[in-house]
Amino acid sequence: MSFCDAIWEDIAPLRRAILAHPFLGELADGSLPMESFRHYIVQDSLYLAEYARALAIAAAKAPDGAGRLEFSDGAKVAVQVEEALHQSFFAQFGVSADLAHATEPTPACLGYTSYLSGLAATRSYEELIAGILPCFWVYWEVGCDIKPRAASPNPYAAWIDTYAAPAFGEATDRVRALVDKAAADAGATTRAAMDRAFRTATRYEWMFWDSAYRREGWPV
Ligand SMILES: Cc1ncc(CO)c(N)n1
Repeated sequence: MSFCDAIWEDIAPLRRAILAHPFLGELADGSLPMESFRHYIVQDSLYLAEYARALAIAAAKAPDGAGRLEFSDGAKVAVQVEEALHQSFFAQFGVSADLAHATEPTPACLGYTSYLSGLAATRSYEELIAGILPCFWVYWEVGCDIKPRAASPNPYAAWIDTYAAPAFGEATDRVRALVDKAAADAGATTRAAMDRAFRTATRYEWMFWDSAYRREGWPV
């Protein structure tokens, strides 16, 4: 079994918790309150800006051309998606440029992005890309899970289609192959650190949706 297949199996309970989260159930049937989606999408644009930085650092750290190409391309796409969110979803859901600029990251968003920045700053390439992978893989699984049960029409159809798109699945496969290669070349200590980074980032994925569902802000 490949390293990625094994860690994917290990986090099966986390994945089940994600797929069962009411944010995603309501997004699929179209009943998710617009205010919750607005909260999510503004936070996601803040997230993607920071995620792009983590990808760019992964590109800089990559030991081979395949990694440099994949992560620099990923950094570019994350910035493009962030801009597309501004243009399409922000317009559709009535998020003004002023609101987007004035919004601070929530604890869940800042926790996730700071965690990835920390991996990028002080940890190995192997650990960093293991922390980067759930962003791809979890969304691909969510997209594929939701698409067949999504109501039609659905105000969130464009979001669902983005993450159920074959191109997103292909990008996930390529990043997975890079993580498998890094794990195959690494020792047991590094592999254990990769396992932890993958699990931690997946937990933050759950927290990100949960935080939007509860429209969480800072307690003080
Ligand atoms: C929080 C989060 N994780 C993953 C993705 C997928 O790109 C996203 N847009 N946002």
